[in-house]
Amino acid sequence: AAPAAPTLYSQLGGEAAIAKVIDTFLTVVGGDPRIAPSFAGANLPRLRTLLVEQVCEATGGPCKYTGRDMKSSHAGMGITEAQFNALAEALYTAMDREGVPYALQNRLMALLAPMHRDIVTR
Ligand code: HEM
Repeated sequence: AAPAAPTLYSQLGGEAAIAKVIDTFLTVVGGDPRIAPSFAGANLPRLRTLLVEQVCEATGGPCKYTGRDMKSSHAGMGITEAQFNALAEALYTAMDREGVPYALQNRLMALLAPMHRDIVTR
């Protein structure tokens, strides 16, 4: 049999590398006036943990996401298309800063983009 294809998780460099991307992402979000205000009341340490779990699991890593589903956790926030796009841009910026190759950036984004339908509510 052909050897198993490497997971996106392992190509990204595993959990430590993903955690660095998430830390940088949260820094970029905090500096972006289009989206920073939305996170003013957020529990950032908890959010960090959940984002690392979510990306780790979605990319085929050994983690289990323990947070709420995307629909209930973003309900009532009135998130716009523009805010969603700003957040995606922040993730690209963070991945650039952490040296993630562009092809891998797009593969991760392709996994997260479908969550759009549960997150954008206006
Ligand atoms: C693909 C896009 C997104 C992903 C993958 C994502 C992921 C997550 C995750 C995993 C959580 C934690 C769920 C939980 O509390 O159990 C969360 C919470 C949250 N998200 Fe998102 N999110 C996205 C887009 C956005 C956007 C566009 C905004 C606003 C501009 C936003 C604002 C928030 C806020 C404020 C929380 C709650 C934090 C707290 O209450 O502590 N998210 N998100």
